[in-house]
Amino acid sequence: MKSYLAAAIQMTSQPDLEKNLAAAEELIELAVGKGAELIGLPENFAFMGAESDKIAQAETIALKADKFLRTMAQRFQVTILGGGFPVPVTGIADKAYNTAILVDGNGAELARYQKVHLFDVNVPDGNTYQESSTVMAGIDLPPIYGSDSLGKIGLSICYDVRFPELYRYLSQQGADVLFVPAAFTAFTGKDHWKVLLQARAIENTCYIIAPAQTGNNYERRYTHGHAMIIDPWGVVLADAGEEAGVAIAEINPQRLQQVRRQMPSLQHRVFV
Ligand SMILES: O=C(O)CNC(=O)[C@H](CS)NC(=O)CCC(=O)C(=O)O
Repeated sequence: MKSYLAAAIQMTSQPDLEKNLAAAEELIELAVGKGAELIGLPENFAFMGAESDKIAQAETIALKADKFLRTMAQRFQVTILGGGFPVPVTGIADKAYNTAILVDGNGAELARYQKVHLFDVNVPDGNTYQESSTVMAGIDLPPIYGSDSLGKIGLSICYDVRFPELYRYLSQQGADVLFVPAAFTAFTGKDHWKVLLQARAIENTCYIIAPAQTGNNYERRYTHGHAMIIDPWGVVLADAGEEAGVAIAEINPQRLQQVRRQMPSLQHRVFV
């Protein structure tokens, strides 16, 4: 593993696939221009809209998002995480997996994860989320991809961040970098987003790369923003604020080893 720059992209995706992919392309180009070699796109990067619209277009979104990620990774010779897009479930007409894929500079898929924890929550601001109405929950633990140059990369999506056991599993498998692509609600995000991400970084002594949705995506859906990169000590290295853009920071294996020497908590685990 070498030192390199990673980017967490922040977008305001809308119910418009082509527009979102064009916006994502611009931001990937921006991140590449700044030297990023590992780039994450947020949950719902390709489409963010009403559940019924999403499921109606799922087949097209799945095909185009997949092709887009491979094309971008190849064109810019970088590794890209597509942080979550619907992939229809074979044989079940109205359900899709909320899927994240990691692709390399050859356009090859390195890892795939289907979101396990679904956001079925009545948020106290009056919005009701019932992700399970259109999404089939994944049943497998997330994958870790071991890259010689970029380190061991673990995947997760959004609401997963509230379930520390998933990240404990990833760190036990040797993960160095944890992806948490998200579309956190503005209401929960203001109090929970940064705290949860820092906790996952600190307790697992891993880097966190957290791409995000921000602003008014559609109708009354507002997302929190603050795409960020956090180091294994819990320090926020970069924060994209509330506008579309990128958070860029160095992923440094020396720093990782230093923190793991200074705080060897992973070696002191008793229960899990
Ligand atoms: O908002 C939308 O329209 C789209 N959102 C999403 O696709 C997903 C599933 S509904 N959002 C989350 O998981 C938010 C989690 C969260 O915000 C928390 O854990 O507090």
